Amino acid sequence: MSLLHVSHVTHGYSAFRLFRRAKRSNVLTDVSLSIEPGQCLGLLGTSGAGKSTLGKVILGLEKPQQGQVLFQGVDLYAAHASDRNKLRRDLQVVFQDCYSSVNPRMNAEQIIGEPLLNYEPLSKQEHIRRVEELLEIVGLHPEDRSKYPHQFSGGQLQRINIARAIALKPKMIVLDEAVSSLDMVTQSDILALLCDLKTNFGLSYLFITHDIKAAYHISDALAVMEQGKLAVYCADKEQFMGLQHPSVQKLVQSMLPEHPRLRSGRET
Ligand SMILES: Nc1ncnc2c1ncn2[C@@H]1O[C@H](COP(=O)(O)OP(=O)(O)OP(=O)(O)O)[C@@H](O)[C@H]1O
Repeated sequence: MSLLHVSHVTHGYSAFRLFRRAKRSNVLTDVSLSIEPGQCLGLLGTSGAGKSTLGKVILGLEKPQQGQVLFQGVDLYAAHASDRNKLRRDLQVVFQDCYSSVNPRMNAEQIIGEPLLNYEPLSKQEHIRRVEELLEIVGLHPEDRSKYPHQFSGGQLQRINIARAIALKPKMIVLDEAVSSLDMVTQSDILALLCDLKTNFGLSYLFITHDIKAAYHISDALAVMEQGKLAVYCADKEQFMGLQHPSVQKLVQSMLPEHPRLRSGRET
């Protein structure tokens, strides 16, 4: 059984029109895909293709007009509130904007510990130990727990967001442009961390991005969305690179070295 199965999802947002009936235009049309345990699906596509909307539908934040989202075999939108609550702890998210994802008045311990307080109340000592352990897992220091968001760099703060996302040992994380706002070096460090977490904890990811290089690095399977439809899906990222589909060709072209000398293969 797939960990996540999205089946024929169609969705649109209401457009408010004065003196007329609200009209919905489709942002997602008949989208179906699956993610297996321990698998990362890289979801590519141009701006406005519907990637984040699909992410929200999968997270249970945007009820689709049509179709189903099965997580661990349970229909996310038909499940009883208590079952949905249980599913939520197994399904976490990390967004692009690491600063707006945290409350600036909370310190790292409060940010990372928040899901623990909600789902896994521990003694004060155990709570602190768990937060310190999570900080170490994401490559920060235990003593960082008393620091506030403004005292961290963007990359460090994204590590805090990742620590919060893994606090409840979820099965899957939706990474919505999670490395896109970071510089190249920090991006590659965070990608390496995400790869390690995936291996060590058997995590599955939906990795939403514009960046084929980042998607290729972390993903097992790759897909491309175009105007709300899943235009390409390939379970093997190596095969994906050889596909003749125009969107794939464009993405592959964008991976070529930018310097003309490197592009022509001449190193002189
Ligand atoms: N809350 C909303 N209300 C109305 N329209 C929305 C809303 N959120 C997104 N849209 C519209 O839905 C379409 C798809 O947006 P979405 O953010 O899902 O695309 P995307 O592929 O993630 O784009 P990007 O890569 O730029 O984030 C866009 O036309 C967008 O304007």
